[in-house]
Amino acid sequence: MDQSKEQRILNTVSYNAVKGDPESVMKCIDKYCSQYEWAMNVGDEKGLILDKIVEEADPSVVLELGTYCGYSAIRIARLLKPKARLLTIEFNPEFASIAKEIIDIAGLSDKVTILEGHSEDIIPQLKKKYEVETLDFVFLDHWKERYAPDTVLLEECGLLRKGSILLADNVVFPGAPEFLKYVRNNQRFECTSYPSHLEYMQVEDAMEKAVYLG
Ligand SMILES: O=c1[nH]cnc2c(O)cc(-c3ccc(F)cc3)cc12
Ligand SMILES: [Mg+2]
Repeated sequence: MDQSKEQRILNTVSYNAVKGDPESVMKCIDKYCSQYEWAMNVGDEKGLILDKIVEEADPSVVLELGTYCGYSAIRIARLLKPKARLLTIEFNPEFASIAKEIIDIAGLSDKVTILEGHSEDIIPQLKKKYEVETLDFVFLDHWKERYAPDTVLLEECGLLRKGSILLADNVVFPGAPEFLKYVRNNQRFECTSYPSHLEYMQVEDAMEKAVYLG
């Protein structure tokens, strides 16, 4: 059985990246996915916007929805202070196992926990099972149809506090219109749009930041 694209991404990281060096893992994935096979990593253009927002927030507890190969988990975790941690939810078992290996190569396994399953099933478990009080930062990068319902679920589960930051990828392409409508018309959120481009392409995309006002 021939390998999957995600397995080929792991191969190139494992062969070319410097072990324990997150930046070299990111560069390796971006190089491979821009030159050989497109893949849905947040990429280096939107990644720079993500970096700035994470650095400004300096979060202690981060939730990511949609791990894929672990690129954005590495991008975020490399910026976190020593005790801070990132929980990332992935429903595809193959992606979860590949991400685990790539995050390990980056040397960030002690900061990142991959939770395998559907976001709607895991979010209600975060407080009791994963000892989360509230979330400082949430990166939404999973299935666009789940952005809005998962945002409602996070609030219902008491996981958002005054100042919690939601950052959503792909709000222009493939698009998350219901999510934009929900947060932009909701007084409990302060929204900012960050225009950019689809990873490795010249297609317009954007990220949306929604700060929870409590
Ligand atoms: O499904 C996605 N999850 C998370 N991020 C994505 C992402 O950044 C891009 C895309 C995507 C982009 C172009 C296309 F033609 C088809 C799919 C999907 C996801
Ligand atoms: Mg994305």
